[in-house]
Amino acid sequence: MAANNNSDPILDEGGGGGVKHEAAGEAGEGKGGGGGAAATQAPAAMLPRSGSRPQLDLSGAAIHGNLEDRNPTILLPNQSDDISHLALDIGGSLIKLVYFSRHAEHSSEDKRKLSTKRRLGMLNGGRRSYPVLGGRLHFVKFETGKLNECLDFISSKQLHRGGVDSPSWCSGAQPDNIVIKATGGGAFKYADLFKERLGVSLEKEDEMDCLVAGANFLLKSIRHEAFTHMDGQKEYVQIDQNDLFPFLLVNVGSGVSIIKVDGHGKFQRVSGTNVGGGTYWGLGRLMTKCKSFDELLELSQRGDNSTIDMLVGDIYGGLDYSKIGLSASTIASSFGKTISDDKELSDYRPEDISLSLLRMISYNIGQISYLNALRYGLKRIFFGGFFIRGHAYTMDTISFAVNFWSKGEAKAMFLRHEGFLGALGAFMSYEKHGLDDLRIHHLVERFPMGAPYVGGKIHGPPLGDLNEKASTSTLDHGNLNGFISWMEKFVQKGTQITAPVPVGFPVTTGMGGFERPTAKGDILRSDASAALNVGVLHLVPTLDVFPLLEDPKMYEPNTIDLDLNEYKYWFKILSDHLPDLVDKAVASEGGTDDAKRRGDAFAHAFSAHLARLMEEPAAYGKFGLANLLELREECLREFQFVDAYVSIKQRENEASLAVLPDLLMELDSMNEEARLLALIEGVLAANIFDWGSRACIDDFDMFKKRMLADKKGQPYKRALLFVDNSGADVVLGMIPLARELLRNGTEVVLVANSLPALNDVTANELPGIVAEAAKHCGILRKAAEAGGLIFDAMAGIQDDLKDEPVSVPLMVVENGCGSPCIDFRQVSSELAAAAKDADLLILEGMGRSLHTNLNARFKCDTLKLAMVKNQRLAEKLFNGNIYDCICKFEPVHLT
Ligand SMILES: Nc1ncnc2c1ncn2[C@@H]1O[C@H](COP(=O)(O)OP(=O)(O)OP(=O)(O)O)[C@@H](O)[C@H]1O
Ligand SMILES: CC(C)(CO)[C@@H](O)C(=O)NCCC(=O)O
Ligand SMILES: [Mn+2]
Repeated sequence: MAANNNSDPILDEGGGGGVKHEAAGEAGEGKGGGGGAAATQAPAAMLPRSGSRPQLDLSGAAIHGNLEDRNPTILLPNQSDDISHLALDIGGSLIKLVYFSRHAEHSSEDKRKLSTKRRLGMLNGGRRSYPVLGGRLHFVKFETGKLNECLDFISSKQLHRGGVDSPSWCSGAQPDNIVIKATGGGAFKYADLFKERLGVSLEKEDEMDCLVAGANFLLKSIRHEAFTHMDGQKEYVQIDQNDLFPFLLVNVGSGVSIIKVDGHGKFQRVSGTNVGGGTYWGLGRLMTKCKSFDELLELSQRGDNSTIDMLVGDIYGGLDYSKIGLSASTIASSFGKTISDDKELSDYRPEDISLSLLRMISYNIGQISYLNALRYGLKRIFFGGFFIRGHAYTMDTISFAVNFWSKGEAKAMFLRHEGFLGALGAFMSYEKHGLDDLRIHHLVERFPMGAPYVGGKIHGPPLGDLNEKASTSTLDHGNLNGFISWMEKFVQKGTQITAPVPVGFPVTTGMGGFERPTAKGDILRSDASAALNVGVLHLVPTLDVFPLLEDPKMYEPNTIDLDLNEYKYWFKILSDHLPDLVDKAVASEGGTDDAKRRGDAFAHAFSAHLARLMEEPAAYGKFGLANLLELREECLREFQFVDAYVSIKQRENEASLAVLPDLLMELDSMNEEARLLALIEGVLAANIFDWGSRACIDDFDMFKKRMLADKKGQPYKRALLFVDNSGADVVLGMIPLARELLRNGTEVVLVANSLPALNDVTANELPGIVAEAAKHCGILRKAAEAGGLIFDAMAGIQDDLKDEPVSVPLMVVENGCGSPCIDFRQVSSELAAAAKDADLLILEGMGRSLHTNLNARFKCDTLKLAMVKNQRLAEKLFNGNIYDCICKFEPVHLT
């Protein structure tokens, strides 16, 4: 097939049609007929990641009316209406707000879905109930001193009434009856003000209860929440749920609370200290005239504390006091030097003052924490509270203190959602939504640029939440103006975000000594970009762990760890490809001015993400290539690009469908063995043996043996085929392979993306393509009818055949992803249900079988098919070459 310049260089599979299928390319130039259904299919509606579908309480759900109706009503008797959407932690310094947003209904349960679900036993008997509502959790903070900004924010988004987009069930609530959970001292102090300004009552939750509940939730449910920070190195720690308790929780807010946690709801506040974040910020402000906390922190990065602190060396004439283990550079007395001089405050550099203060307080907190850990024999200390502020030097200092005093016995750990423990805990105290029931696989964290930034500053009126707008499929012009002005702001912010940021790697000088941080720049990451550390948590109760994973605990989707070199490589590829992607995206939306502006904003946003990750690869938790590629897709969606490849996909489908009949005829003229080889080669989109390219993994013979054994009466019962690209890939590769399996009596489930990603075919598009293909093939037609994929064609079929499938079914299910890769820890419940009876998996394409899952092991026979379209990967994984192929068959029972 002619090389396809529309394909993506990252997972470039668009170019492959296979030598055998060369005609596809030619057909594409001229004919293009016959692809009707697929070609005219409307672009998939903005179908948010499966999880973003309306997340309702489905317990007791029942179809009301005729199942075969176009959109039968589904009754949800247990859907509760009084879902609260907001919880607050009003502290001495900052107000933390956690709020929940739901989505309007986008995807109706169409016939295909209903019939698939029925077939998979998901409607009758297999009924699932999701105690948790799906949606998104957002994290925002404000300065307590600017409470009005917080009230304005809540009011502008109508968060106290369930959000601006809330359906009628919410707006009907009488303001007088609205109750919001709140914790922290401000829940008491400002209760009247909330009543006055918003008409809501604050329901007070105990602060310590909330801190503990929040910490436990994060440690249980967020994959990369906790990390250590030593000598400038951040390392995520995977906490074993069975080995979490007891631990010490140290919340460094204005003041410091120290809590021994023994279990869920089991804890004791064992100590505290009044020397905390408020002390640093308060004293610092008085002494340096700084206008903001960040400014003060920034100053410290350029400070030299030896001008202020009295060091051991100052006392011992430059010598170490080695007998008791103190080096000359150890601080003997914080601020001790300022006593002997007759200097004024103004004679000291604000930078030095800030650093001395920061070290004094961080060491002190580290030391008191260690002493409490020692007192109760605890090995792990988690530090939270906004004093930490993700600041490398602060964390290093605390870690150093804990390590130093405990002689390496105890470990300081930090939490990504450091400041939101209390607010999260308050949110969880709402009884109805049962956040407790969420499992790690129900949560997907996203890092949208449009997330309300974490920070006290609101510039101008609060920005509408882009994410919520992005989920409306049609552009509403009322929203558009707001959207564009938001983008203008973004472009400005984006520039700040990409500005150089210091990475202060402190150098230790032996015992207890810390040299001053070697700041490489002088700007602390702005609050807006720091927001990128904490994404928006998507609650997706419909996600499941793929039941056929051999060992979900040990499963790691990414094949290669992204070290800094890998990052550099991928960043270059992604950046180089960006202009082309933007062109496609803009074209996909008609090339309008609006689309161009959004295209620019997308490019800016994605570049900012890349820059951020380049500078701190661990910024978003442990990030693999799969995450990086998904981030790009999410970023496109955030800027309302529903499907950048839509027309390219349609063109390629048409062209491929036009040559399908010839291909099927040719295949049918072959004997079984030859046909199987041709089919696999077709999928691999290259002739493994004639093309000069090797098969670096070639288990074809083993697969053939198993497949031909089918004839002896042991066909696979159900095969799940994970499809990849539109066009030749699916039409001339996977569909013919599916047909062969169907012919052997194997049920086939085509598993496709829930949301568009590159030129991947989606579960929405696939039935149209299959219907079109079925026009030329009886096997496909009968199977598609049996699988409920074709309805119209049924008209011509005799009534008595209607309920009695003459073929095993061909079905389509969505995988729950909107990425070129797949993480089997989080798939759609539909796919999980389909997997129950499957005994063969076929993973196709680089994204799903190479970049991810190459080493994944499953409980049933698995065939992984991919052509390696990346020289570097080929070398790294197989010592091979670009265009090598893998045909990796992993039977569960080796014969
Ligand atoms: N933008 C900011 N403005 C003010 N303080 C900040 C900011 N960012 C970080 N801080 C630090 O975080 C501290 C507040 O942390 P946090 O929000 O966890 O505590 P709090 O809940 O306000 O206080 P407490 O729990 O003692 O009532 C401040 O004292 C300051 O040291
Ligand atoms: C008073 C609280 C609990 C308010 O969050 C906090 O600021 C704190 O723990 N302060 C330290 C008080 C003490 O010395 O124990
Ligand atoms: Mn607090």
